[in-house]
Amino acid sequence: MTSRILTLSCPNTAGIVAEVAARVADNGGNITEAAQFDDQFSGTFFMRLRFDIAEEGLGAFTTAFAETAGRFGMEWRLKDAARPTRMLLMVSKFDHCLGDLLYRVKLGEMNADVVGIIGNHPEEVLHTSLHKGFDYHHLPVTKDTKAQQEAEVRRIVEETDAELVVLARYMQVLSDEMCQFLAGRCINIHHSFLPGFKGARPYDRAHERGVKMIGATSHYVTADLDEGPIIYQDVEAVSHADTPADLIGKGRDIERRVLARAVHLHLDQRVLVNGRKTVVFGK
Ligand SMILES: Nc1nc2c(c(=O)[nH]1)N[C@@H](CN(C=O)c1ccc(C(=O)N[C@@H](CCC(=O)O)C(=O)O)cc1)CN2
Repeated sequence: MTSRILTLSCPNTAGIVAEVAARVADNGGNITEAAQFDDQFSGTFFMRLRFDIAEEGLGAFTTAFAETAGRFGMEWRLKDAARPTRMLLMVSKFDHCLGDLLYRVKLGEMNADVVGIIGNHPEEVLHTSLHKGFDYHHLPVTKDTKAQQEAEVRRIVEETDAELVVLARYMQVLSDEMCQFLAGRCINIHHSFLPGFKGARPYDRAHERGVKMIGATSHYVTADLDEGPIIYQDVEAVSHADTPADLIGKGRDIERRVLARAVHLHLDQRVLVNGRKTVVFGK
């Protein structure tokens, strides 16, 4: 037996769930988890299905399902639940999120293989040693060298066949072309509770504003800075006595857990993009 995760979206209409379930049952499959959402505003239907099926039934299922998908105008994806996703990590100077993700991968918490790490600073700036053993690509960048640097990033993504790129506090704005190339497979951690405090230095501005809660936001990266579809957010209470340094310290914990949760949801095929938003079939 093998376990597969099917995700799909299509214009909403009657009978979708019944047809999808029938294709699984027709080919000896057993549904182990199912969730769906009908977006009344966009008229789009979203579904995530996990099912077990015999290897020998998979081909017939895929052929039959392709016909069903065509009739409903579906966008769909079928992923082997056991196959690790090829993940490339990017970092600048602050490595708390990088270290946290690498630790979770080493613990087997993340169904991912790290195929490389790209940093725009030398690896010596990193505090963690968890990156040892992985290919670290030091790709410095300035406003004048961004095109060449991004061409190198793209080469590494293609050479490593990376399926997911994680900006683990990578503090450079990606070009429109790079965002297009990585559309739907690049996740960022922003160190504020978006849409508040977009851009750089959010903690200083939060301190200046006197907020009582700070947060972090993980989202898919788009050309519009900090505007990508949000995957996961979290917050924590702060006080008048917290200095900007205190906020940065408390923020590190929130950033770590928010990025890890967002990456975990993506790796488990639980996040579907719905225009400028997401549908998250959480567990
Ligand atoms: N196209 C996008 N690129 C990136 C995004 C994004 O949403 N879309 N998120 C950022 C991360 N980030 C906030 O979360 C962020 C990073 C960097 C900057 C910024 O202004 N950087 C300056 C350079 C700063 C430096 O050299 O230290 C710049 O690039 O000119 C703002 C927000 C990752 N990329």
